[in-house]
Amino acid sequence: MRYKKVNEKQTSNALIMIFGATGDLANRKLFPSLYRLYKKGKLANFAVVGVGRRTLTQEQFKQNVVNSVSEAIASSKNDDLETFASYFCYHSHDVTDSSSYAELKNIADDLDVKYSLNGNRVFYLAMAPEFFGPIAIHLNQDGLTDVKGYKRLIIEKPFGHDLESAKELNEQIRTAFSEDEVYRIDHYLGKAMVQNIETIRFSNAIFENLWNNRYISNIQVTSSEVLGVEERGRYYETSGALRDMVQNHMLQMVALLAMEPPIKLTPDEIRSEKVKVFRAMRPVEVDEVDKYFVRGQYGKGFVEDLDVPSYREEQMVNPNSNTETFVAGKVMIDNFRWAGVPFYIRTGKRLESKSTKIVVQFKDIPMNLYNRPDQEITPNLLVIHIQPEEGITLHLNAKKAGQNMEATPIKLSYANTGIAGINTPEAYEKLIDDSLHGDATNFTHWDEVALSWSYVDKISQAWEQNPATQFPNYASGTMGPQEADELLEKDGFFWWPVNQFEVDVC
Ligand SMILES: NC(=O)C1=CN([C@@H]2O[C@H](COP(=O)(O)OP(=O)(O)OC[C@H]3O[C@@H](n4cnc5c(N)ncnc54)[C@H](OP(=O)(O)O)[C@@H]3O)[C@@H](O)[C@H]2O)C=CC1
Ligand SMILES: O=C1O[C@H](COP(=O)(O)O)[C@@H](O)[C@H](O)[C@H]1O
Repeated sequence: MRYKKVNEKQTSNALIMIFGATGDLANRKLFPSLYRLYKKGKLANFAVVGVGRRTLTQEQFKQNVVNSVSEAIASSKNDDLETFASYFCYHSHDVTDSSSYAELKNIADDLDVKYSLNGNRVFYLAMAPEFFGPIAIHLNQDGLTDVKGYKRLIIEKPFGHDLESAKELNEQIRTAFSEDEVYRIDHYLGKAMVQNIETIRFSNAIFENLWNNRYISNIQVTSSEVLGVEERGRYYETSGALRDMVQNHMLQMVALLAMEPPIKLTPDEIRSEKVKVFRAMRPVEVDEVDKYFVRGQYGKGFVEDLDVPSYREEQMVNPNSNTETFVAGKVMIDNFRWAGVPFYIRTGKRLESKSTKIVVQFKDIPMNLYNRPDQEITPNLLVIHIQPEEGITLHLNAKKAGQNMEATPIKLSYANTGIAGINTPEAYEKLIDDSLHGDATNFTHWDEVALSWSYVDKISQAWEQNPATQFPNYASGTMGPQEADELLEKDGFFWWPVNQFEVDVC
């Protein structure tokens, strides 16, 4: 069997315990995603225990759930929201207080019986990362993981700050959960078009044959944001774009683009191919970081008709901060398929547009009969639109209409949302659903996390040793510093302008 097999039965019965249930992530993403699953009948028998520090009555908590879903999903068909919220209960609990886990266990055991949940438990850690290890240890020590059904841990990013801290965290969670019970969230892996990378590659003869260094000249992965750091200055100061976006989302997309076809579409086989890509990434040594990576920090500027302050003026940010809000890099994968093909990555805050796109640039054909002295033929491009629009565009050349022998660029477009007129599920909805099915394909395995940290650690070490002297070096509302363009110009390439690539919606 070449497709992945999921155990449908496991979806229906589970107690979901959310640590951080009064926080932003739970309210903006988790409750609405659970509601969508509930609406689709994917949560038959379930109960949710929300854990937070503040004191709330059961009614107040249920009302929070109702409010957060109503805010996220405006629909007149939400008349079952009160019933949905009745499956939720709240427990005020300081996770650093060892004595209160016993009470949490009693609540979980009672709900298990009340809703016939067969002892299946999913623990979702939607809290600051310093609590991840201690919570996992307590869940084990205080018997919450001592269940007759399955137990799973969903853990948010960041998974550590560097390789060493990630190892320490991993050891702590492994005291309570085995690797196959740990679901490390990378929400990009839940995005429909990120999941589509494998389908586009492995189900189309026209692409798979060309997917190598003989036909591809370079691949560009851009994830640009318009938003600044918002209220997350405290976290972001210790993270920066390298740890916040590159170590996880950007390198994961590179791994999916570069991996060999797995022998089956199972989590183990896919992961094993991704791991090989991470192992083949050419390490960037501390003294050569400038050759491969560029960092930037936004200054003030003009974004979407508004004047916005510089990063250094944001709340909870050091006025002399050396933290990067932009990274561009050239990732080389030293293996047979990719030798010599640069994978350029670029991500940043306060850029010109919100856009995540992958541009695969094919090599020019050896002698193009349609090249003219005044105009060269544009290369073939495959653009994968991840967000905000979802789709694929293939840029080709065809004969210009009329009496001539000239070629003109044309494009073939497919829009994911334009076809059925429906929006694809939000990433968190799909990932929660997968974790309830026991499908770890779109979660990151420890080996991938460890290898991506070791790749990124050298870059952050180099940047810590040599603070940036030119920060801020790009104005808000632009596409980052000039050096990011130079990184490609040195190789004879340029960034394809992602904000101009639109997918035509029919
Ligand atoms: N928000 C987002 O969009 C994203 C968040 N993440 C990650 O998700 C995690 C949560 O983020 P977010 O929701 O934004 O954080 P918030 O600061 O909004 O929420 C933190 C939550 O943790 C609870 N909490 C804090 N300390 C304790 C404690 N000692 N005992 C019990 N509960 C405690 C808070 O409860 P109370 O307020 O009642 O004290 C609150 O429910 C982080 O790891 C973050 O990196 C990842 C991607 C996106
Ligand atoms: O993980 C993160 O991702 C968001 C960007 O996610 P997207 O789905 O909106 O592209 C980023 O803003 C945030 O800083 C980071 O922690």
